Amino acid sequence: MTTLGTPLSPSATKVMLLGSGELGKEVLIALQRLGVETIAVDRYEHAPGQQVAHHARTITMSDPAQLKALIEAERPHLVVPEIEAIATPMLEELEAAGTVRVIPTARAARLTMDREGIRRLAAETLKLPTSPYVFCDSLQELQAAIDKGIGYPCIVKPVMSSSGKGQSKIDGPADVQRAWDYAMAGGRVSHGRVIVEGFIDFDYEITQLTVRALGANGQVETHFCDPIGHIQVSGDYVESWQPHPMSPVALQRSRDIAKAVTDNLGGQGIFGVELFVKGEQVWFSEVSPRPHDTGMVTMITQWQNEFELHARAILGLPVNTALKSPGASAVIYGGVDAAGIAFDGVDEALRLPNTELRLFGKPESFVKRRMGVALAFDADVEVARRNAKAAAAKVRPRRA
Ligand SMILES: Nc1ncnc2c1ncn2[C@@H]1O[C@H](COP(=O)(O)OP(=O)(O)OP(=O)(O)O)[C@@H](O)[C@H]1O
Ligand SMILES: NCC(=O)N[C@@H]1O[C@H](COP(=O)([O-])[O-])[C@@H](O)[C@H]1O
Ligand SMILES: [Mg+2]
Repeated sequence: MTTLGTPLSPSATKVMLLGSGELGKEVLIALQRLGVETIAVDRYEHAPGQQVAHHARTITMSDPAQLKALIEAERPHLVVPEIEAIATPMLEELEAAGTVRVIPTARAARLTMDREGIRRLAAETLKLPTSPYVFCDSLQELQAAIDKGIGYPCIVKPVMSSSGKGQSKIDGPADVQRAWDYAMAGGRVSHGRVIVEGFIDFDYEITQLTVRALGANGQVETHFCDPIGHIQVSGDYVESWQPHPMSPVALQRSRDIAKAVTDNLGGQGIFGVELFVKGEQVWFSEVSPRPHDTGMVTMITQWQNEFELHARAILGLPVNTALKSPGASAVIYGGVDAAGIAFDGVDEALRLPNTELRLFGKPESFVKRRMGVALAFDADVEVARRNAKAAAAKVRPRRA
């Protein structure tokens, strides 16, 4: 049985988000709607989620001492990682000591914190199909890995990074040094290690949102959302849509892979399983044990969006992953390096049929920082894609 309390009272059910960007902000809103007391943590002040939570805390989440002190001071019932770059071994310690429950589990947070833990689990332990890969600690090792089997083209990524930061494609020997230097500059936490992956020439890629939630009998059940198609530019998502049409075999293989990975990671919550598909072949790429950026489309396509599904699943509540309407999302980048920017054209964007906007409220804009997203629904997913992209293009960020 799940019992929820009253926020800001001794009965409160308290949840702490570690990371409070655009994804955390929506999880916090979903939790608020259930009367949960929320604590939004991030590395900088006025992060999007901090603007909607009961409490805002700013710490270096990769510092184990700061993380421990904060969790012990706040004593949340649940700790919900929202980014990778967290001192996850400390979360494991606190979970083992019974101080806190980590979503989905502290082990899942640690394994997905960098690319090595999750890739070795998927490819070597679970024997799932992935791109060929080698981990390298120097330019020399990178060149040797390419020469000895990975070949060209290939992709280099810092082991700890997300949203494509530090990621680049190598087409031939002339690109190797540049890719190494770019990876060294782009990791989220300074770390001299990269993964080099053979390039998969996929037809399309999807995110298979997978929810582990309690059924009426108290056992964890796995639920799948409709597949989300997306387009990435420089390793960062720019457009997504749902549902993405798939052959029955490719869909079944995708779900089998998603089930295998999420069963192993365990716990309760939503996972974004990233897959590459060519014909009926499916490769596992990576998994977020939390809502996924491409899944922002579910804010317009599902009865319960991915953030509500996460909130419900972690609280032990039932979920419904049904589609409400096909739809699409398109990213709005900052376009300028400036603080406190203004957005022109919001009215023009919202005049396009069946559109909505989310402006995240990030205090500072960078040229390639995601500042908002346009959403559109339509019975025809291609129409929704056109309208979402058109709406995103109408929003013009500028220096205020
Ligand atoms: N081995 C590969 N072959 C072909 N394309 C790839 C490969 N690895 C990555 N990509 C492309 O780059 C994108 C980003 O890669 P990946 O998901 O590993 O990066 P990320 O930084 O973790 O991104 P995010 O945090 O947004 O999920 C993929 O969605 C895919 O489009
Ligand atoms: N692909 C992972 C992802 O999309 N994560 C989302 O981006 C935020 C960081 O944004 P920032 O870099 O602009 O601060 C994170 O807090 C999370 O919401
Ligand atoms: Mg990814």
